[in-house]
Amino acid sequence: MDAPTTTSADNGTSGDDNGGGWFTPRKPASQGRSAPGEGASADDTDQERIAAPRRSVASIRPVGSGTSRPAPPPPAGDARESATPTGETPPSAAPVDGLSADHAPAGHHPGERAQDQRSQPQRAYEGHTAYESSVRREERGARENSEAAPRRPNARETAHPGEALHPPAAQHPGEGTRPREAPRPGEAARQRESAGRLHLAGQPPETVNPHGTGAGTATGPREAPWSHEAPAPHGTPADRPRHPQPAAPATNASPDAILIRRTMAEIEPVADKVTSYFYALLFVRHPELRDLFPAAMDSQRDRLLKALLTAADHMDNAAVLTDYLQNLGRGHRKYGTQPAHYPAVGEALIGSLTRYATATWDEETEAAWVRTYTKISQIMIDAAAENERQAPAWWHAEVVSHDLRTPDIAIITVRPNQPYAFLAGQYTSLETPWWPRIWRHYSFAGAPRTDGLLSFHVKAVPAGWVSNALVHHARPGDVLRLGPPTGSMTVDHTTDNGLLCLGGGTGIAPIKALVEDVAEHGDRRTVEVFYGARTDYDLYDIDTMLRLQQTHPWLSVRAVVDDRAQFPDAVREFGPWYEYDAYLSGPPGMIRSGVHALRGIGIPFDRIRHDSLEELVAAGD
Ligand SMILES: NC(=O)C1=CN([C@@H]2O[C@H](COP(=O)(O)OP(=O)(O)OC[C@H]3O[C@@H](n4cnc5c(N)ncnc54)[C@H](O)[C@@H]3O)[C@@H](O)[C@H]2O)C=CC1
Repeated sequence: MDAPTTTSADNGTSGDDNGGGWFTPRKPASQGRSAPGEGASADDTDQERIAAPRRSVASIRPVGSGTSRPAPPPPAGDARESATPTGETPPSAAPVDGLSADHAPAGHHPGERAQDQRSQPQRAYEGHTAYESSVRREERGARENSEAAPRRPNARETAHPGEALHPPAAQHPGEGTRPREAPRPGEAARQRESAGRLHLAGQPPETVNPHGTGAGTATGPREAPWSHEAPAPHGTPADRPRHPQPAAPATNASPDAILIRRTMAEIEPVADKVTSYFYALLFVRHPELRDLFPAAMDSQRDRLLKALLTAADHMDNAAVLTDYLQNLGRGHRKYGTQPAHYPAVGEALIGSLTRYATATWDEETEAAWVRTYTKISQIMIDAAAENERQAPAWWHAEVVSHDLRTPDIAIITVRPNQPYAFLAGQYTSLETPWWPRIWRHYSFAGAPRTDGLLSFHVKAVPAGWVSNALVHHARPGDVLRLGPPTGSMTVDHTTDNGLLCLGGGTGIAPIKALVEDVAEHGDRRTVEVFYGARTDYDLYDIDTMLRLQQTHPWLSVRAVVDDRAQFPDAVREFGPWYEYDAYLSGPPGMIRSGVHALRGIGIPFDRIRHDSLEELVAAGD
């Protein structure tokens, strides 16, 4: 099996400009072959277009999956989650304008039933705006994270490699006088141990000022983050907009692209209604498809439509788009998506656009959307069919260890039931037995191992269905499902540039994987890791990182304790970084300010890598 990190540009199956008829993609490359247990050979007759999926995702319940234990209660709390590689969006109500169809099937599992019950009263589909653009959601998440951050006085003021860095100056009023909270159980000892090790490095103290100007290191002009670079849905390292920029039409845009962007501009203010109407249409017309989605829809309800709109918006950027859609097509295999489902989705898409883009909708526009959707679906279908020959749609993975590092962070190690190939720095999606069809992204917290085990760092976030189940409910012996690996934040082994790595919070997981990857390649490249956390307590994996530092002379680890969300600025005090490739992993706000900081010290776009929201969408979640 190949890890789907790189994909050929266009496999020649993107469809022609006339489309293949009304959302009728050409037959998949694998037609005539059947996936194990599926017998799925799509023939796009009308009947088959609306045929129920032959394999229900929900029906896959491995023995010993943990479902025998009571499901964890639905997570309570606010909606403080971010749309990030591991971010979870809390399920909530689903509004629909003029339609009242929810075809949520009866739960197959205790957790699912609980979920249904919870969402039942909300199905009036009224007065709720579920759709938020990724930008808005991200900003909200960052803001709320920042507001909710516990404030504790910093413990140290100096920094060594391997030593926690603290912003020395300009504390918030009253901050320095606030008493430190009592350590949580077991933390005091761990903290003492960590602190002791932190001083072992024995380097002369360096004062780090994350708010400083980075004197001596800043070379390039400071640019506004997310400036006018062409958006890239997937695969390119970048300081790029977090959301497609439909408002910036290229002068050489194709006629279809112009029409599509016009529609996009019109529906943007009513995006929530479009989304609701889209799913209502889909489930009213094709109730059999309801089974492919989570019982509580809002956790994922806008993702499919958003992915389609993202793709449509980038139709003129063939290479990037193809990569994005191929990933999306592969990622959808785990949902049980079949070629025959695509026409139904296309019809719902056009139906909702027709209803809400009334000012710009005409025959010509509709034809442009039909052509575009036909291309989109063909690429996804072909990629899924190709992938079917190489890899399962999902893997079962048994939890073999569950290490609760803090009250809300666990390191979970699983054993997949089949070989699972991936690259260090990639991520996957996980589904727990308690919340069927709700998938969340987690990065692999290590390079591939000879024993095939995979580890993940999971932080239980408020209202996080999957993360709370994994941290507070999962036990050894439970069986999860894994989607395919994805993501392009991998080490470029064609260069011997140093690696500058910023890992914030549980974002340290893929950074650790990158370090192990360099170690295994024996490259002896310089690797400089900045490990950011809001408090000392949150440096839950500092011991591991320091052990790696002791083992590898080319590795330097610095902990940066900063509760004011200015962690990336710490790198300005070091360097120079001209000869480094940069890797960023952590909360979206950190990525954004990290890219800004790195651009400010002269690292070009093409040497800055991080997972992006678009990649997440591309992964099919
Ligand atoms: N578990 C995993 O495998 C992975 C997790 N992630 C993401 O990493 C994040 C980890 O969350 P937490 O551990 O709660 O991190 P956190 O919110 O505690 O922040 C970690 C560090 O980032 C800094 N930071 C936070 N927001 C910032 C901003 N707007 N600007 C500058 N610096 C900022 C903080 O000061 C802190 O130093 C989540 O968003 C998760 O989705 C990313 C990749 C992999």
